[in-house]
Amino acid sequence: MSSLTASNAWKALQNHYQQIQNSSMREAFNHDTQRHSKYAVQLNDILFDYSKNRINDQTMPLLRDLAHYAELPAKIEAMFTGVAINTTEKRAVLHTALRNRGNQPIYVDGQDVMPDVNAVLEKMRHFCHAVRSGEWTGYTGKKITNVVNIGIGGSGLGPKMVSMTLTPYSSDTLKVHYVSNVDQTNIIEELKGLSPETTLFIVASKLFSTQETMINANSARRWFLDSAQDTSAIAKHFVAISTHSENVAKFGIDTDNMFEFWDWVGGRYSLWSAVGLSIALYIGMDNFEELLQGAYEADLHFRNTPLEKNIPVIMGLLGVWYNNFFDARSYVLLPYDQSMRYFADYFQQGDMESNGKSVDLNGDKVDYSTGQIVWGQPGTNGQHAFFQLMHQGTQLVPCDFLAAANSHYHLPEHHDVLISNFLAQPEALMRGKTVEEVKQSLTAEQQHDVELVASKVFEGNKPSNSFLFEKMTPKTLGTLLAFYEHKIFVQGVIWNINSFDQMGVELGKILANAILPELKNQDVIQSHDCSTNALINAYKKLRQS
Ligand SMILES: O=P(O)(O)OC[C@H]1O[C@H](O)[C@H](O)[C@@H](O)[C@@H]1O
Repeated sequence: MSSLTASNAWKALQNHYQQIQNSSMREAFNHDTQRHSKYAVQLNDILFDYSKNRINDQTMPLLRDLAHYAELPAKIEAMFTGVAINTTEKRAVLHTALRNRGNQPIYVDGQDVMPDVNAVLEKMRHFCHAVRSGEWTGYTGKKITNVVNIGIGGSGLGPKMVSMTLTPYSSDTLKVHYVSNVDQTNIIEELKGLSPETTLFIVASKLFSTQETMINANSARRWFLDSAQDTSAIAKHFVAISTHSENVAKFGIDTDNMFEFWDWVGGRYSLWSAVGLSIALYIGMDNFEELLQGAYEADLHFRNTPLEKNIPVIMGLLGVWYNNFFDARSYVLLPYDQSMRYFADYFQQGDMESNGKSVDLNGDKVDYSTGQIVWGQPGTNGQHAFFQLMHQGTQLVPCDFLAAANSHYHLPEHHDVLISNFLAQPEALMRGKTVEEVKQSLTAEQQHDVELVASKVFEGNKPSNSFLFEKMTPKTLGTLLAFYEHKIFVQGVIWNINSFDQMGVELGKILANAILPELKNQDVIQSHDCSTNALINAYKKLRQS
């Protein structure tokens, strides 16, 4: 038994779970009209309401005991101060330094990282100004009109999600495109209609060796040179974002056109670094810095607020509560905002790559469940797709609802309807609908149809958090993203795992590299298990060239 599950704090939560597992949130709300104010926290314009959770007055203190058992406050401090908490890779974890708008020194190996952080921000500012103003031109003297970010995982998902969310802040004359998949469909479709004369490629890769990114970057270069016919023109159309200048030079991008970041920035936490260049080009550097400011304010909140009012801590502890005591295996992110359509995709990497681990910091196999499965899509679309399971299925799926009180656009009717749904769904999930309530809405004959009545009952008691904010601004987005990042960290600390490596992505890559040469010839392959052999041989038969 691990020391976590043997701890008094864990056992106290198990006992508490036994006591309250069947208690009803609907009744709790009926008895306590102060429940919302008891379980809500506000930061700036963001209201976080966690009152629709399966908790009572004892739950959060018991969860906080667990946080103290795991030494959460000290671990938060260790992260912010540059301790090498990525223990397998022996690295600091300092995405917070990238948005340290207070500019206090932060030391890694005795050296303050802030001058380098600020220098790259300055370089980004100059570059964005040059490109957006038209000062920076393509090889035929034309202004850049399209930016194509080539990068995968942390070097693609974050910039894409943020850019799409903040489209209302974008320039009318500069479009951004994202290419990540090695499936050629991605790059071919994104390049359709673009002109090499006015297209700028950003090749973003922490190590600049990721297979998908390098293949896409090579195809982009060929597409460009087919028109430009002159390798000296590459300098005006290709920039690199990386920690690895040697690999950038090897690829053929002038390191003057390289924006640097550092190994203490995890890929999935890198949108705040130069990896955010496509965002800054799209929405302007001032708005990019507003995004950083929002995250900085969340960082200050996370670092300095007592656990009981600390939004990411509460989010993380509730996640542990459902994952480890209610056996909830997933949670769903439901932004009622079409612009946030990649939010769940982004945190799939953020959460599942961080906390999908089964050994603890001592190298021992854990005897409790860790990373949760994250999924979701914007409301109201999800309501007409998967909400059925959330309301009446057998799985408990905790939900996060997010919405802005104001849209950037002004069509009549839409926004109140959107928000009425954002408000109604958590209410329905919490309240449910009893047999008596069902019968009231049926005819006398229908009331005797046992199956019909049963099918219309909603058990309710389904937990959710709600975030309501004034408007989706760069700053608000920055704050929300940092909340979720820190939530992931909190859970990793409780589970005693390293949230900052990702060894699990390696094996498949190695095996793919072994298979690739086997696809290059006509030989019948027999070197794998019979299933893999058969699939390889079937592919070789089916492919047309
Ligand atoms: O930025 P890169 O070095 O190209 O890495 C891109 C991505 O690939 C890896 O396989 C990791 O799973 C991700 O964490 C990373 O974000």
